[in-house]
Amino acid sequence: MLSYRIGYGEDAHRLEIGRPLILGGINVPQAPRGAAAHSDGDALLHALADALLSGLALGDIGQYFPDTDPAFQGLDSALILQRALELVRARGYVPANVALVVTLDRPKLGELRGEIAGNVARLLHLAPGEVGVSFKTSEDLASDHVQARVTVLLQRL
Ligand SMILES: Nc1ccn([C@@H]2O[C@H](COP(=O)(O)O)[C@@H](O)[C@H]2O)c(=O)n1
Ligand SMILES: C[C@@]1(CO)OP(=O)(O)OP(=O)(O)OC[C@H]1O
Repeated sequence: MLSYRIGYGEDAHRLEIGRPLILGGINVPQAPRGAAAHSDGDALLHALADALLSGLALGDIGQYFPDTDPAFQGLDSALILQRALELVRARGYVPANVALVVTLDRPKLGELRGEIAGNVARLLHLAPGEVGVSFKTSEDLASDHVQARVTVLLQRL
């Protein structure tokens, strides 16, 4: 019998001059500010990892990667995602499709849509058509941080 679970995750990071802006594992060129964070600050991969975990009630990434642990300073968020995916797979589930939303006023991200979707698909072992990527501005209501929201459908193997 087919069995499905829905997961949802979100994340936000303050934007600071002198930090890189990384979204979905892709470095955003010409970003005037990047994410202040303990790790590499990839809000999109953090929201995605939390979405995977939430679908099976496995907690959130802060439990597995506490921001008080110096070992995780500058951590590549792809490793966080990989760990979340392993936990999901260990329970017999895989992602079927994901929907990703990034809210950021500047810079425009449209030209990076394919690259971000392709990298997320690669990290999740999904076909590119299973990864939807949307960008939104906050209409200048929240210009000092980057936000990400993700839903995922998990399918039992
Ligand atoms: N950082 C961003 C934010 C938005 N876009 C694209 O702009 C269009 C309008 O966005 P609104 O939030 O004003 O509705 C939409 O097509 C977004 O994809 C972007 O490229 N980069
Ligand atoms: C990833 C971790 C750990 O390095 O830190 P941050 O990069 O600050 O990210 P956040 O999304 O605030 O929380 C998860 C943390 O535990």
